[in-house]
Amino acid sequence: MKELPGSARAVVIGGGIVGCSTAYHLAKLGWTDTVLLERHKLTSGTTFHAAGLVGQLRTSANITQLLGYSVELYRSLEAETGLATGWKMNGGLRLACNEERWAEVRRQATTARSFGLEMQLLTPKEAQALWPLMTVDDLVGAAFLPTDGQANPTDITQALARGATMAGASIFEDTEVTDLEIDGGRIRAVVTARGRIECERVVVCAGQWTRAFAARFGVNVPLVPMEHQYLVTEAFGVPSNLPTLRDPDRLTYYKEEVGGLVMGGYEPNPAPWAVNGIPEGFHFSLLNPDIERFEQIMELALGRVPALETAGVKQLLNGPESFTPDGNFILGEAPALRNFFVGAGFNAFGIASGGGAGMALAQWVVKGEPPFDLWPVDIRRFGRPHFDGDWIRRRTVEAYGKHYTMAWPSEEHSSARPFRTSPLYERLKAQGACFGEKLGWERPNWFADLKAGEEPRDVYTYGRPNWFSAVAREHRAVREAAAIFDQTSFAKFSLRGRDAERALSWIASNDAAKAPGSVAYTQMLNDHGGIECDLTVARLAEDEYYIVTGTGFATHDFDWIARNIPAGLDARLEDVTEALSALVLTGPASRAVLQKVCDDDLSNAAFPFSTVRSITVVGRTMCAIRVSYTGELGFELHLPVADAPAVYDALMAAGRRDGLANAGYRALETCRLEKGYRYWGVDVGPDHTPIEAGLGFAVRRGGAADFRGRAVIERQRREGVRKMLVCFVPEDPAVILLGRETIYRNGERAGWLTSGGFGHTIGRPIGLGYVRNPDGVDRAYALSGRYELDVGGERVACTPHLEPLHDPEGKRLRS
Ligand SMILES: NCCCC(=O)O
Repeated sequence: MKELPGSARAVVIGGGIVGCSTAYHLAKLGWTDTVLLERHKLTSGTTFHAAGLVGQLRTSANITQLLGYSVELYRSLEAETGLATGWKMNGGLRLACNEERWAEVRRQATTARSFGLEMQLLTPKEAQALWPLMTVDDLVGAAFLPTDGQANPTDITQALARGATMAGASIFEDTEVTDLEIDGGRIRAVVTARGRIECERVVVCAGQWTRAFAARFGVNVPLVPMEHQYLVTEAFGVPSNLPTLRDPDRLTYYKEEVGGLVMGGYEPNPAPWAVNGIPEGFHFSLLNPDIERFEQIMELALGRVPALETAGVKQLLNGPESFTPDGNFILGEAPALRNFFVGAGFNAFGIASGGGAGMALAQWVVKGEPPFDLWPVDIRRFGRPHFDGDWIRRRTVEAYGKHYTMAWPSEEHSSARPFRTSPLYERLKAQGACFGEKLGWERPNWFADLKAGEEPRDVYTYGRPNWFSAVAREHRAVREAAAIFDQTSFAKFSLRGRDAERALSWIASNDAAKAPGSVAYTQMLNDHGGIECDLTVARLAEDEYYIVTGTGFATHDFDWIARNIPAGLDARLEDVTEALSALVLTGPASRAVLQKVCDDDLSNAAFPFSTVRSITVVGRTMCAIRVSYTGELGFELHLPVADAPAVYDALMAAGRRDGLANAGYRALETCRLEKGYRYWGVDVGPDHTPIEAGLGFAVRRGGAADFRGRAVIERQRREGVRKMLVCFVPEDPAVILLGRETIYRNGERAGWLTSGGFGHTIGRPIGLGYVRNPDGVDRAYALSGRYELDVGGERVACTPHLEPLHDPEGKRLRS
């Protein structure tokens, strides 16, 4: 047996498709002293029983790009390595059996076009011509993506392993990692039964074993092994060029295999497996088939493919696969442990994602950052609920059961709720709040008028939703009177220390060095000028800042700030989210309402826009920040959780005559779209600079103090940009924008919408999206030309705007 090396630059743990792909890409990037350790044999965990469909389209452009990379890699891997991969680019069909599904599929075809994939919409007969084994009586239509395909999971993994060794990596089977040596919060060595390997970085791609392994070192990887079953038939003359088929209304998928079919599905009553731990020795192992559970899938399949009735059954396979609470996989460096990288939780997409995920993970390991923004799969998207085993299991069961169900606009999860509540939860519920959930927090999305008989319940549709008029009502209250938003879930950090100002002046691109009492809206940039964080920084004292960011960014932003505090500075970051509530009082009457219950001078002179004050409301002292995400005069009140009910009650009583209303996150969204306020993770992120995003006003000019990303910003200011965020307003108020609609400029594809919604003050739909042009985009270019949006296959005329649609001069905000 080959001897283990005493040291390596990177050690990959796990010899499934993701581990082999990561080792392959590490070696290709020049890290030839990469070692892959597999405790049994390559593919013996989950890969060997994967079904092997390779679809590409996702709701994120970058994840779609990642899967597109897999396709490109798989096309050439056999020629490169000399090993067969079973790769076939036969295309992928997706069926729609009702009008709502057809609306979803048409929107998916638009999304595909936005992301550069030519998805074709077919009639039932055209679909049947591609897939003659199916009945089409119940079909409304289908979509076909010619570049989708399928691979043999074991063969493609062996080919990646061969490619990795050809490029210089070493692979060791039958080598179990027993421990990691960690010193000063960093990995020093991997310990195995056959010796130890000193290394700089560890990449854990151990499939469903990743959670337990990572937990030993304080790293949380929220995944759940779920039983997944599919049937393999004997050969019955199925043509080898058959596309893969997804029939989501019947919860099933199909692919051709040696002249027969593979057919599997996602039942609504799935079963988590190995709740108390994966048994020892579980490799090249399967579970006993659960025939009763599979019967529901079989029945649905027989309605589509009658030939299954008589086809011989080779095997009903039940294999556990790793699923995650949000259906996305998990990549990146663990926030809890430096140099510990994770690639796990691939849900149903291990083979489709393996090529691209390995590429991205390898780049992350080598360069310290992913090749592009991977927020939807970033390990830092998790937070407190993801540490709770029961929460993870319940939410993952829901996600599994929804794998093929309709993906509705604005759909919320229903499981494992409520988990975290604001102190106002019961009060808001009693007043008709319809709650959504983020990072475990219950948050009011909108308020039903209970007296008028409205029910606080979302009824999902691709048309106008049932909450539309309620949101319009709340929006009007914001614009014409005052509204109160419970934003307790917002993430809040305290940064203290002698050098807090110096730290922030490096990390934040806006000026955070102003006197105590000032507030800065700022981005935090990476070395490419990309926006890693977009948040508010309030200076409470010479040596103390209070930082407020979005609910979902708690782990990510904390990690970014903490890592970027220059070594040796006295600046300590603390997450104070749980201790504080945040009530946002906004609207033209908000000052008058607040002044009724507060003796402090709230006038514009004493308390101007973008400042922070300590004020007292009904005897409770709090931090008030004059900012607003609605574009109206507003006060963010940050106060101890225990004080929130009394303050809320006092404000509601004081505002009764002023028209003060409760408002929820969906009204906030309509208000911010009218103001063109950007949303991190949606409109802005690591792939966009503030100059491209129209946020140049928030970035320091000149000055001696350097900040991260400055060189790129200064270059873009001099030389211009190739994309620019533009606001689009369709002429037709009935158009429904959801995001991802394709932008056409003078008939040419120019980008896609990052956000879509409706502005109740302007009475029109609103979209935000980047207009791209390799030769450069400036204001004149962005505002000229004839613009259209592709909305579910229909071209809709629209006008471009670079200024906010509501109060472009910001007078109301500063009033
Ligand atoms: N592992 C099954 C894949 C199903 C799908 O791609 O939809």
